[in-house]
Amino acid sequence: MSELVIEASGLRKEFRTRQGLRVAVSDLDLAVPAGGVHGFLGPNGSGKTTTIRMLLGLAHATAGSMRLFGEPVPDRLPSVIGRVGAVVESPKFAPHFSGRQNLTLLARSIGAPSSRVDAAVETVGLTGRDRDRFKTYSLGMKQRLAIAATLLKDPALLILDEPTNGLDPAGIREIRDTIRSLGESGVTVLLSSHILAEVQQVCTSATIIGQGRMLASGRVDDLVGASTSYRVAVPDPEAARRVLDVAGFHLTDDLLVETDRPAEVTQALGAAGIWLSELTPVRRDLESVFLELTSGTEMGAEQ
Ligand SMILES: Nc1ncnc2c1ncn2[C@@H]1O[C@H](COP(=O)(O)OP(=O)(O)OP(=O)(O)O)[C@@H](O)[C@H]1O
Repeated sequence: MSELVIEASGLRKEFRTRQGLRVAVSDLDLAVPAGGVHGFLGPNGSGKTTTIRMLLGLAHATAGSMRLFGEPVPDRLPSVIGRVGAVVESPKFAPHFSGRQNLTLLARSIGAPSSRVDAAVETVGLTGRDRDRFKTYSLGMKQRLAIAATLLKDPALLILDEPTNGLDPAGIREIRDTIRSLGESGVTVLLSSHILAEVQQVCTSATIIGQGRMLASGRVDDLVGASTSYRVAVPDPEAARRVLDVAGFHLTDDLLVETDRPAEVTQALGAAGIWLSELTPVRRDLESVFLELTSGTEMGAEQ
């Protein structure tokens, strides 16, 4: 089993509101292995930001335990926070300074060598635009500069909370490419998002939460699962349905058969003189897994 960079167990966060007690995170377990991009996926209000804030010592957990790099947090947070970069809210940059000037100032303030500025600019793909004023940047470029700022201290763990919020498709792609290359460079990235495509395209593993609870976790390939559905194209679906029923299969109204024995579907239909024009495996995507798991979990639970 690989080393875990983030661990949380039985994590809980309650907020007292005028409406009563709001449970934002409830008995949440989280295990993020070292290396690669781990998706932290959940509908709006499911507790992602609250969890991240607790991990970073920005919010106090009501119950549960957390570890970063094996160290208990918040108690030992000071010993590991230097290895963690996070973009949780939009950081403030000086609008009249260039991206590079902003990064240089930041590097000085945290005692990072100026060579890190070049490396960070290159990693996030801002080379060529780094000497332009911040205020002329697109939202995607601003977000990439925010990621570059966190890279100045050469973090081993990068936590990004909804980094593509408010971006257009081109901006989303820019950030996605940046995150992918960071994951490939050996940094562990925790990417919180409610955008399925984002997670499916860049993440190796993911945790899905709903109403503050962990619903599923593992490698994206395992979460999606092997294809067990086949779309059947036949001239007479009703006749095919009857034949398949007798053979112990079920043909849905969408002409799908759920099975791991597609050859037997072909055989049963062929034996009855029904010739398939198509038998297509239908791969479940993360979206369908997500929707199945999180249906009806949009809101934080009021208790
Ligand atoms: N300071 C607070 N006081 C009261 N309730 C809060 C507070 N912060 C968060 N919540 C509630 O906790 C729940 C979880 O919120 P959180 O922001 O963690 O969700 P999220 O998954 O990050 O959502 P989003 O995708 O919309 O950012 C929500 O119901 C939210 O309204």
